[in-house]
Amino acid sequence: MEDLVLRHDSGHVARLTLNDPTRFNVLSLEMIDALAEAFRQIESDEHIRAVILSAHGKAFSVGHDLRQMQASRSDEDAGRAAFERLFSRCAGMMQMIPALPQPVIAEVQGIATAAGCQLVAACDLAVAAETARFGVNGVDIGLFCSTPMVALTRAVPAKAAFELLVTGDFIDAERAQQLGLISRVVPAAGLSDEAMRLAQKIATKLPAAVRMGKRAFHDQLRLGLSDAYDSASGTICENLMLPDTNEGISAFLEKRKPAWASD
Ligand SMILES: C/C=C/C(=O)SCCNC(=O)CCNC(=O)[C@H](O)C(C)(C)COP(=O)(O)OP(=O)(O)OC[C@H]1O[C@@H](n2cnc3c(N)ncnc32)[C@H](O)[C@@H]1OP(=O)(O)O
Repeated sequence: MEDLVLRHDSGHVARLTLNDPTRFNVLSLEMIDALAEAFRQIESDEHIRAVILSAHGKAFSVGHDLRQMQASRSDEDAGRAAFERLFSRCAGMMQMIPALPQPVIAEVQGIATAAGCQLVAACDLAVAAETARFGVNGVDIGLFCSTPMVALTRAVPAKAAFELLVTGDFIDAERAQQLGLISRVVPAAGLSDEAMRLAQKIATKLPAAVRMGKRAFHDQLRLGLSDAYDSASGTICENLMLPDTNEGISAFLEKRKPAWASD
């Protein structure tokens, strides 16, 4: 059987690709575990400075595998245990994304719905083809998508999130960008290049500053205003003490390009 998640490194950028195109990249338990394993390997890979999460085929992902879920239901007790395992493993995998030291860019070429949309929302950045579509349409089959809701409400305004959740309507890439679910929209033919350009740009920045910055970004989102400033102040002091940041500031003042010692 082919790997469900492919990894291809290009310089300091790791591209992960969901590779179950004939099943529209369903987030089956196996796909969730394969993604979690890929994230675990990247987490400890000091060489990697940015990650692209892309997908093969027509859909980015159509969410959890309804066939697998339906099969689990057949035994009521075992079914509930299987659902608990699925959602617990999925929540763990989704939370690995903000916890990764490297920024993760979703590259969305087609439909991203339900848990597939959750995956996009959980990424730090997202680039989409003009033809991509986004939705959380579980409600159409009687399933309010409460777990996708968690990432969605952290990515888009509450009323927009609730409308998607409660209507099951799909939105196009332009609307998804207006809402902040994705950060860039490009013609389909240029999608991979655009995601790579963005990843490579991030990879040229001081890696320690990006790692610290990503951690600080997510930490402060969980805090009240005063605690957020305390947390951010701690990070910026730590950042300023880095020798490479000293070099960055000196290089600016001396009108030259910085030469990072850690490069
Ligand atoms: C908390 C819960 C979270 C969740 O993630 S639960 C899962 C929620 N997901 C959904 O409800 C999405 C269901 N799928 C759809 O609504 C539609 O599909 C799409 C709008 C995504 C695409 O529509 P179209 O382009 O017309 O394709 P098509 O003919 O409906 O589907 C193609 C094949 O893909 C299978 N499929 C689609 N989604 C799923 C899924 N989530 N789990 C398992 N199979 C799925 C279909 O059955 C079919 O298969 P075949 O070609 O054999 O007839």
